This record gives sequence, structure tokens and C-alpha cells, in this order.
Amino acid sequence: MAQSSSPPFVRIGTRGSPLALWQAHETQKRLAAAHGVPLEAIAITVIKTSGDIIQDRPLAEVGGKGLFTKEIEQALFDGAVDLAVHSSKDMETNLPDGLALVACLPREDVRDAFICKKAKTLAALPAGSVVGTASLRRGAMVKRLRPDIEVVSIRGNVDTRLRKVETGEVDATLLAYAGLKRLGLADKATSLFDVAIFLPAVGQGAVGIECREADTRTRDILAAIDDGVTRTALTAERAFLRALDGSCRTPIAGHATVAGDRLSLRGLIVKTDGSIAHETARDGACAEAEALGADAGRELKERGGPDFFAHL
Ligand SMILES: NCc1[nH]cc(CCC(=O)O)c1CC(=O)O
Repeated sequence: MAQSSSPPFVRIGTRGSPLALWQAHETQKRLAAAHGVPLEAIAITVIKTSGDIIQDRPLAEVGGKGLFTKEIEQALFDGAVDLAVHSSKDMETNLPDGLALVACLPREDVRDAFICKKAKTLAALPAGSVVGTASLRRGAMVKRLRPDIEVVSIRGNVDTRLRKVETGEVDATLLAYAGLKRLGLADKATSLFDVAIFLPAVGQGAVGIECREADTRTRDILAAIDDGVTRTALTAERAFLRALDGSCRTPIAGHATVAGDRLSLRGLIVKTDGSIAHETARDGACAEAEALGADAGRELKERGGPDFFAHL
């Protein structure tokens, strides 16, 4: 039945994958609670991105992670939505001029999960086993830890990847534990990698919210749900990535933690074949998050040299 409704309080743009929808609904819930408005007052618009459409080729080949955000960012520019909710891991290193990452939801567990029916851990997997992953970082780290294991590229959403293990198409895969938890699939994780040996991707487990930089109304609305600790960690991690010029094509890992007003960051670059890795760390004041991250990134860029990622 047609119903005259007042304009929405604010409008969210999101991809349509199950994980993206979870993130959009979580943002909607938090905004509704923080501002005392009904859920229905916060519109959710699902936007199909090129990344959702091109499913058959590895992401690094078809143009990287901008593919998952471009159409949503266009909707922001067009004024069709006010804010975009992303897995911050999938956000481009350099956002388009006029857009900004202004808020974060509290971070989920950052660890990578090992999913396998044949062994409890990567270390216990028989030589010659096949690990499927879409992530260059995970592939390179698997090679580094287990050069005797074959890494193949698989794409698709979380369900698709789990099915490939289930059907035996691959012996194991690695997924963000955060995504599994959010989808109610935590029990699919066979084991979890300690961050000390398997450093997560920049932004892993953190939901990032983007809006038009000059849109002070939306920025004020988002400030009410922003998790400052997560945003500080993300600031350091993303500055690290930016200094390295990281895209989906480069196996880079980075993870920051915050305790009080102090921040610790670890960063790593690794060759796709796992043969060489360089790692660094920074500790400092949260207020220096950006500078600490950038400094760590510059160090690794220098240590890696100009050809570190060149063979890709
Ligand atoms: N690239 C896909 C993607 N983007 C965010 C997550 C997981 C959730 C998160 O890290 O916040 C995933 C799936 C995965 O890496 O397993």
C-alpha cells in the first residue's frame, strides 16, 4: 500500500554481498540507537559494483580493490546516498578527492582463519596440498611458511570459498575470522592464526564509513557512532599502506593496536612466492598515528627496493 513517508534521516549505500549487508545493517542499528530514530528512517541502498559483476578473474588482474567501491563512491558524488559502509580492507588506499573515511565501527577479531577438513593447522597440512585464496598476502604468507604447498587463486564470496573446501576443490582456504563471525559462520574456522606469525591485512576486521568530505551534517551524524580506537589504528595502517603505494596487487600486511594513548604498529611486505619478506614495527603516541604509519611504510619501501613488487 502506498504510504506517504517523510524523507529518510540519512541514506546508506552498500554492496549487496551478505557481509556488506551485515555491515550496513549494523551501521543502521547503531545510527538509529545513537540518534533516537526508527530503523526505517535510515535507508539502505544496495549498489552493484564491477567487483561484484566480474567474478571470474583474480582481483589483482582486473584492477584491484577500487572495483568494489567505485560505483558506491559515484552514488556519494551524485548525492544518491549520504554515506557508504565498507570493509575498510577493501577501500582504496587513496580515496577520490572530495570523499573521506570519517568513522569506524568497533573492530572485530583481526585474525585470519584456517579452514580445512584434512588438518587442524597450516603446519599440519601434508606437503603438496592445495590452498586456495584470492588474497596475494595470504598466498605469499602461505608460501613463506610452507613452500611445499601449492597456492591457487580462488574468488567469490565467503560461502563460495567455504564450499570449495567442502567439495575438495582445494584442501584449505584462509578467510578473515571477522567475516566468518559476522556471518554466523565462526564454527567454520578450523583454527586461527596468531597475528605474530600471520599478520593481517591493513583494515582487516574494521568497518569503515565514507562520506562527502564537505557534508558536515552526515559527518556529525557519524561522529556519534565512531569508534576512535579503531579509527586511530586504521589511520596508522592506511598511512603505512599509502607510503608503500599498496594496492590489491601487492602482498602487504599491517596491523596496529592501541593501548591508552599509545599505538603499536607492525608492518610486513612479502614477495608473492614467499621467498623474501621485510618486517618492521613502530611504537608511539596515538596522536602520531599517521606519521608512524607513513614512516614504517617508507622504511619497508626502501628496504624492499624498487623491484620488490615488480615481477607481478
Ligand atoms: N576481500 C573480501 C573481504 N573483505 C572483508 C572481509 C572480511 C571482513 C573484514 O576483514 O572486515 C573479506 C573476506 C575475507 O577476507 O575473508
